[in-house]
Amino acid sequence: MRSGNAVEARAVERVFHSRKRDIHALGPVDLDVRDGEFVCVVGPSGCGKSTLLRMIAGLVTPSAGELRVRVKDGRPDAAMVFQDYSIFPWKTVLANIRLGLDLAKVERREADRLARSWAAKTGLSDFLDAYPASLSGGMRQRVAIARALAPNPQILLMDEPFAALDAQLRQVLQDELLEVWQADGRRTVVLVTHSLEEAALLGDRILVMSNRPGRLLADQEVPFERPRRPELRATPEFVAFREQLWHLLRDEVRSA
Ligand SMILES: Nc1ncnc2c1ncn2[C@@H]1O[C@H](COP(=O)(O)OP(=O)(O)OP(=O)(O)O)[C@@H](O)[C@H]1O
Repeated sequence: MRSGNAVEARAVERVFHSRKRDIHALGPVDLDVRDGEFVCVVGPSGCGKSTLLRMIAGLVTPSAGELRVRVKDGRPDAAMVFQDYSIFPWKTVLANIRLGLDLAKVERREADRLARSWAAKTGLSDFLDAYPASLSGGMRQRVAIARALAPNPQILLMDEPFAALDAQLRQVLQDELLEVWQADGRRTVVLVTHSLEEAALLGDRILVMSNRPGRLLADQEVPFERPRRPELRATPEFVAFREQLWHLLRDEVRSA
């Protein structure tokens, strides 16, 4: 893998085989994600965005092509945040955040310290002993994000992390992620979203995918300086950029 890259894909494809038919879900895709880069992936429903993310996480293997991902201890050095929280209902907030550290056999006191520190950064300090059932959707997703980040993965993979939240809460969590990520020393992130606004606020680069089988239609640098503030959303430059993205995507979505 070229130095400075966290992910490299060369002619990567994925076909799913079922008894009735084969589904060519993705590719061929060529892609470099650089260390510390925040990349957003947008595209029509079913174009293979989740498949791409799951391949980077090592959960799905490519059918063709070559995919290289930064590894630690023989596994992709990546953690995933899903849309549906995927936290354990029988564990407290603290125990959920500590989970990856426990699995990595981090010593208990250090694991507690790290989990509490990530709870503080994600606004969960007052809820350490609560169980997920007593939390709002936004709080649960904060737990999922803290849990993913606590073991300090080089790459954070997010699959429509805010899609289940209402519009206002979604905006709040986007703002929080922007702040946490910018304060965190620029971890590599690949985020799949249907929201062009989310992609334009958070991303350094936006990959626009075609209808299935998903290929890269455009690879768009985001022209806004860092650190960014949530107020960026209201500027004419931001609105114009979002519109430009929509033009890239519109025909694909229409014909999907
Ligand atoms: N395990 C699987 N077995 C069979 N088909 C699958 C499997 N996973 C995904 N697919 C199919 O591959 C295609 C791409 O799916 P994927 O979930 O990657 O798309 P997506 O772009 O993330 O969709 P959405 O935006 O709706 O979440 C879809 O047609 C889907 O039905």
